[in-house]
Amino acid sequence: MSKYLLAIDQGTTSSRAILFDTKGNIVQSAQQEFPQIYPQNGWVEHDPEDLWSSTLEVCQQALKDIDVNEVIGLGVTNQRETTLVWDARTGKTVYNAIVWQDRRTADYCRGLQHDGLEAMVSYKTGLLLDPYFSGTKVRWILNNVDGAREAAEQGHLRFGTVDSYLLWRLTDGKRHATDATNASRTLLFNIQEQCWDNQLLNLFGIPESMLPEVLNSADDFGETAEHWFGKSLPIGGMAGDQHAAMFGQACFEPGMIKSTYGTGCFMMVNTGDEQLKSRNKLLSTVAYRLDGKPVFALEGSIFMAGATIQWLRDGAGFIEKASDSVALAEKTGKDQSVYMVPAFTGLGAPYWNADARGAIVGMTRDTGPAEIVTAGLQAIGYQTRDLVEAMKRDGVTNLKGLRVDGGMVVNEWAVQFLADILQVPVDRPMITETTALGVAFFAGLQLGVYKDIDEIRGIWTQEKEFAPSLSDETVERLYSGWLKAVKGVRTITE
Ligand SMILES: Nc1ncnc2c1ncn2[C@@H]1O[C@H](COP(=O)(O)OP(=O)(O)O)[C@@H](O)[C@H]1O
Ligand SMILES: O=P(O)(O)OC[C@H](O)CO
Repeated sequence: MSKYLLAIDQGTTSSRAILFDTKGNIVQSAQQEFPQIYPQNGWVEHDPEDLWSSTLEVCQQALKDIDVNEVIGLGVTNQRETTLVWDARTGKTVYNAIVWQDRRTADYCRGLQHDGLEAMVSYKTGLLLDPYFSGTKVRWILNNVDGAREAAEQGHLRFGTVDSYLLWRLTDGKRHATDATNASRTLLFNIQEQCWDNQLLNLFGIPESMLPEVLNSADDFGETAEHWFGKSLPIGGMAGDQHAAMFGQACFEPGMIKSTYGTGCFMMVNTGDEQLKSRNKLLSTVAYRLDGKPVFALEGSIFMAGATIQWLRDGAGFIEKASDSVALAEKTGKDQSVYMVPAFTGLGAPYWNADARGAIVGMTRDTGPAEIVTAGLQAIGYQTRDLVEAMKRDGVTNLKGLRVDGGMVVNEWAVQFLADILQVPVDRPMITETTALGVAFFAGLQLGVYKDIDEIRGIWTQEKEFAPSLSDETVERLYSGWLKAVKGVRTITE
């Protein structure tokens, strides 16, 4: 009897494959890093062959000791927005993958903002006019790669985010498709109408023939070619990584929030069938789409979460390993007056200030590494509170706790501070690989393993709840100190 679901998680720095049993337990996993390419200041690329070969190898490793007949099927989740263009005649990409972090189209985006187009683009897509998203990256490739525009206009080129590209490779060029969550990050997809938008395609000069078919997150994405894994496997799920994490955290009710703490932090709140329009620079996005029905979310991202701890370790040299931060924070205590604003690469949501830079404020003669490391951990809680406050201002009034995941949530001091500063319980699940788990759930729904999302809700298991423990007065005093520190940073750079 078939027992396993394979999840591919193609991320920014590594590719992973995780084999789950149908109860959501991890049976096998494999991971491989690949090189980052920085051709110029602000540019970030990946070699498409690295994305493909690392993905294929981790899948083969995860399946090594398994009878492939026991694998029910697979799902693909991915770093979002990263843009690839390839020639359908040869299957060859015409340029490297342009990564979501790449800023090369910043001037073009500023020009469009200057022309007053942001309101129209935001209204249709839920996004901001920012180089982060795929649309302006596709345009850059068509305008800068010799012969690309002509080939595109003759109908030979295909565009895809990483999910589409991997699907194309896995199916030997038989399928060119994406799911609604990935489409919702391109700046080309009208999230209200759930279709590619002609006005946006004309604005960016992108021929419609380049675009993938948009399917549900659980859908029939075709089958892998037989030669990759010794047998064709059905592909039943696809979703952007943060969306898959939300599904893996079983955040199915409006008001439920998931927050993933890795290098940065991505937070999403389920807003149900209502697509809220943010007035606070949060993104409005498709959380997931099942049977043609989109569920929406508001999203906020913080650039430096675990990366702050990396800086405290590698940049400042205050700690030898990330886990040393806990002993220092315990020594310092939560009620302290040193604040660190980790705007090393600007400030993300809800500020979106690219020019802001980091600061440590509130130091006294007895301040030392312990207080600064503590401030670094606390900054993650304060920034999360900024996002929650923005969500509330945007009309999300039914917030129901917070489910956390990502590599940083092993740090119990930081997670407890999160519960304290948000004044809501924070839940850590048994399986913190929620991104991969989420896409395994999508595949399982499509392939008949799970009847419906109620069955999946029953699989999600809490490992630990962190309850708020500080008084209202202390929380408000600490948080108002943070707001002053951020204001100072913004005043210097604005
Ligand atoms: N004990 C810890 N305390 C604080 N941060 C930690 C701890 N362990 C790992 N981290 C942070 O978690 C991050 C890695 O998480 P991960 O989810 O693997 O990130 P990503 O997927 O973005 O590469 C690193 O930035 C690291 O600094
Ligand atoms: O690959 P990750 O985990 O850094 O996630 C990248 C995000 O999807 C970018 O939007």
